[in-house]
Amino acid sequence: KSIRHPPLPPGPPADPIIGHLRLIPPDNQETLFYKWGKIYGDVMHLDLLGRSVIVLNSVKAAVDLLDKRSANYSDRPRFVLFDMMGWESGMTFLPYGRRFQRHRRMLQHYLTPNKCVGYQPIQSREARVLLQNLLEDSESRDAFIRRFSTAIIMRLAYGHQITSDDDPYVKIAEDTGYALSNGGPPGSTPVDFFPFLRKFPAWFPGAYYAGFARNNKFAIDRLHNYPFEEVSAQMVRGKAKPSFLASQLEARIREGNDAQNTIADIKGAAGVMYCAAADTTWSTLSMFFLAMVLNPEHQARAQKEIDMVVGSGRLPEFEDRLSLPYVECLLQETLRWNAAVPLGVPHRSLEDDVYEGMFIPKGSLVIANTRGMTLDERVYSDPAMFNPARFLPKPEGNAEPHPSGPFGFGRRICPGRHLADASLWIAMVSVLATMDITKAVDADGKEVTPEVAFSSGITSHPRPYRCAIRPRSDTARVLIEHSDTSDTY
Ligand code: HEM
Repeated sequence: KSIRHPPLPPGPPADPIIGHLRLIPPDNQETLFYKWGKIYGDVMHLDLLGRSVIVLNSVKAAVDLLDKRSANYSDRPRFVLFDMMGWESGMTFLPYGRRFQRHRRMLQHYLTPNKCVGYQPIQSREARVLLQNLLEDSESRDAFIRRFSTAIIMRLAYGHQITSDDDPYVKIAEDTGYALSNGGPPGSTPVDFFPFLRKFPAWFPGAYYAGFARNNKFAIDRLHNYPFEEVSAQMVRGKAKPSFLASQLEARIREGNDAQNTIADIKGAAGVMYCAAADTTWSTLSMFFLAMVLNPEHQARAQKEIDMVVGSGRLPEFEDRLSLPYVECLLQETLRWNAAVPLGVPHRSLEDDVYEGMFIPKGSLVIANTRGMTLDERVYSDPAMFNPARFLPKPEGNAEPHPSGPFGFGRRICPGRHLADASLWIAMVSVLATMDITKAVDADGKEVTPEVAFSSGITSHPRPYRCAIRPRSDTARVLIEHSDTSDTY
């Protein structure tokens, strides 16, 4: 007998059979979802070849479903393309279940707020290295912030310290970053809908991404195997530095036959930690520099605050954080202004559900539209504008809430968020304390205003842009040159 369900959430008119497929652009889907959200509401339904996609456009809807009903909304869709690339043991793509919970436990234990305090010396050191690098060659900003983001996680994941630009680990980070950010939106490329396309050559219409996955698999294989072999060899020689990988391999030896995590699990967990951290942190820092070039008044205000609290005789330290409320707002505004992961990572529902009178079928792909949430005019005044003061209490600011979407929701919320937050803070505050970020000047002496445009993929990066970065004073220059970059971790 047929069961009558409440209606599906609203959505745009669909074509027969293929549903909304033709309407969904391959790139920057968040922009379209944001526009549609204004027409169809906070919970939207799309039909992609008979598969239900639910787009959540408000924090409330995301919290109500992904947080409060997390038992039902913590699965992931099948990421055919990412599996093809070799990510099948990566936690981000694991279906909800025992294996996922084991992976989650491994990472969460390593990344608790308390443990992250212990990692601060690594972050402070890397921030100083970043300043020295920027002082030497500010044109290579992009490479240096990538190196900052990569160095921290590499140290934690594998105990490896980057010493040169042709370090094989740096190459691995670049190659996997490329594969992740150019592989199209997660779970929604043609291969994800038509798994048979993976067998076709790349020139076959719709099979482009399958070819891309095949061509980039080497990078993910290397990510999993190279550090594992290095760290295993160091362990044999008794020379392994403390790291996530070493601690998991030691636990496996200790647990002997009772060990639950396989080598593939451990390689996958370390690999995903590395990639999820490096690319997102880098992208957010790139947003920060972009925001600073375009908003000199906010830069100046943060610098003034730092000068008052820290002075010019030393670099900022984590202990200063609570005394720097405007820098805090600036960090939050960077996360909000253009979230680095604009559509999060899709969740999937396990059972039929009803929300506010709307039917959400079992197996729906559920997308938290972070971009839509951070640009929500009901929550944020003039949302496209970069304005850190919006978070300050009234009357100074507008008492608007910190963004809650950029790290995702529910049982899938980013396990690296405490680490990321500290990395971003120390990098931003160190740069603001000592450097001025301004528009670059072209060959004709004209200022170049960078375009606010982004790449499309799980993480969205600002398109390459130039800016000028100079020490704020001779004192700042000397401070940077003489800062201690010895390894104290
Ligand atoms: C600014 C930096 C970062 C941003 C914006 C970010 C954002 C996100 C988002 C949006 C998700 C998806 C959450 C969901 O499905 O609801 C996620 C998942 C994840 N993140 Fe992060 N992240 C950042 C840094 C990090 C770092 C530093 C690590 C590791 C040390 C990390 C590890 C992970 C992992 C393993 C997942 C998958 C979780 C799962 O599937 O259960 N991330 N992150």
